[in-house]
Amino acid sequence: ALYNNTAGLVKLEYDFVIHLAGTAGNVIANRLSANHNVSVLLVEAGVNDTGISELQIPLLAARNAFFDPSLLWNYNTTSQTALNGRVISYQRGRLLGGCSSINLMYYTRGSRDDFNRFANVTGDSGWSWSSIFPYMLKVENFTAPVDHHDTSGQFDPSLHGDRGPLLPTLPGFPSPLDQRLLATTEEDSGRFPFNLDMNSGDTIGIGWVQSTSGNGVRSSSATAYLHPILDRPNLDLLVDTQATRVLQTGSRHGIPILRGVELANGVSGPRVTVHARHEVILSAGAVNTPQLLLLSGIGNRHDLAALGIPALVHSPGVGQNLQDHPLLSSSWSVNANDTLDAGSRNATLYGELLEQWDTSRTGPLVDTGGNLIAWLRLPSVFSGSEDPSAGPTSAHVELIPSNEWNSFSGEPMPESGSYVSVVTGVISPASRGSVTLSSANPFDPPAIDPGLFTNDLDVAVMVEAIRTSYALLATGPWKDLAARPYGLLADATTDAGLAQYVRNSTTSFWHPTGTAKMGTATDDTAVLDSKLRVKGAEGLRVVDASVFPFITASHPQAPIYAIAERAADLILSQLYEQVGEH
Ligand SMILES: Cc1cc2nc3c(=O)[nH]c(=O)nc-3n(C[C@H](O)[C@H](O)[C@H](O)COP(=O)(O)OP(=O)(O)OC[C@H]3O[C@@H](n4cnc5c(N)ncnc54)[C@H](O)[C@@H]3O)c2cc1C
Repeated sequence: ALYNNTAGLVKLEYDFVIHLAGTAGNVIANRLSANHNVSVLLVEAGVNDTGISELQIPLLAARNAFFDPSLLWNYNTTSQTALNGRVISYQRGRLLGGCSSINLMYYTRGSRDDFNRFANVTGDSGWSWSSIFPYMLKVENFTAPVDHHDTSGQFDPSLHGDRGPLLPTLPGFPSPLDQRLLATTEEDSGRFPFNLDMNSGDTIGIGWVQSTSGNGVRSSSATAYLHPILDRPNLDLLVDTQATRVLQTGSRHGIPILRGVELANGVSGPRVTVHARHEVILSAGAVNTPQLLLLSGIGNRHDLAALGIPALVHSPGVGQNLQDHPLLSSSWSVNANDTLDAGSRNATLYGELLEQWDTSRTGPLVDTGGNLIAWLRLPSVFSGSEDPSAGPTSAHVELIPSNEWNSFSGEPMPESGSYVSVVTGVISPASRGSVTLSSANPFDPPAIDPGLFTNDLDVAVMVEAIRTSYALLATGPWKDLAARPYGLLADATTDAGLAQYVRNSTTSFWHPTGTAKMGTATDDTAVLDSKLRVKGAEGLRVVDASVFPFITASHPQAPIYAIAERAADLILSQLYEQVGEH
């Protein structure tokens, strides 16, 4: 049943209480409630995502990621010293599906080395690439692109699932940049090799983008995992309701049992407590999960004491180890008349594209922008320093070329001209940040410090990524465009100038991870054990982007889906063990 107020809840005890209904939470809710003997309550602070058409149109999402504050947490960072003191927007989805309902839909699993490093640092081979791969298949029903073009040579079908809920696909509308990028892989295969499938475990090279936009429409964890099962009688969903704390419900051998959750509809609304007979599963994402843990008294006891929060579990790693990918979009003015800029400036043309999407789910709006992308290693940057990447199958940088002017740092769109842009991302960052409480009030935003560029190595990598973009645009297949740097990039003509440009214009890729990391029993900085249970407590597990010990060299949603699928198996096998014992 669906409720939008705690007052509507008929019962206050379930087998599992999952907060919250974001990317990972919906996977867990789906897999647990598939057993009709298991009752599940799913709680979400935000609204129902159904009927919001702007969210469903892939290219529109890419352009208007922040179009509606009522669907977002509207967070900002603390002042970022290494970004010359700038405060940057740090958006998170506040609706069913969480960030998977507002993200840009790139679907990249990360590398073999990323997951093997997970296995190494947790001592749990269940996180290795070969162990997690079956879960990657379980997530997917790989879908033909909407234009039904011949996809041979664009991906490796043997690496993809065909029975899962999520609908990844290949680009469904050609871009003039496609042939240029493919020709570059032939002309300079040493620097820009072709990669048939960047989701094979070896990410390096230029290859076709896979995105969660099957049939021309966003496929999110809400559309794929939640809406199809909302009629299950053993699943209740409570929207518009914020979890404010996890509560202690008992103790065993001095270890707190945490099977209560306090909920509220608004700051002054009454607090209602729900109980889980087996477990509470926290899936609030890498910003809100550490906030909730800290509000519940799980964190560094000294910091908690300063805010008057009694410590239940001393866990100094909560909120630490925040890792994110810095993102920068640079544009070049080009001699071309087939870029998307004309469509963006011309309301009539844009209206026609919308109508095409509306009637047939075809046309340029079915893709997220950038049909082929590059994942590259830049080993020269690390001579003499430790390489932060997981290994040779993990990239240092990502390049997303797109056929239009593009900015994520608030620059206004130029009134005329045609442009090509390249988004560059530092994909194996060395910098670390944190999420801490700004107050003990659950309705106050946490203090988010992603620490972007606090390690100078990341600046050097971003500068090298821009040089690589220049090099790409200078290869033979791009020569006729005569690309000229535009805007602030044009003024950055020296090494120092490029470093300043990078610090002045970089923002976040919206990929926070690692703030409640899993690890070994002896690692005091690990908040969770390798089965994702909160160390030092009973009855509480975390399943979302916070659990990553290291950020993957990828966009994070695909790894999160796979991690959540494995977590569901871990939860169920523990449940069956317990039930068997009784
Ligand atoms: C603009 C943007 C673009 C992105 N683009 C991509 C991309 O192209 N590809 C990619 O792979 N990744 C992308 N990402 C990142 C990716 O979407 C996220 O990393 C991922 O979805 C996070 O999943 P999660 O389960 O950890 O958290 P979320 O999906 O954020 O889920 C957390 C849920 O918990 C809810 N919640 C939080 N606190 C509370 C509370 N106290 N009470 C009740 N509910 C609460 C939230 O409202 C949310 O629904 C993007 C993210 C953003 C914001």
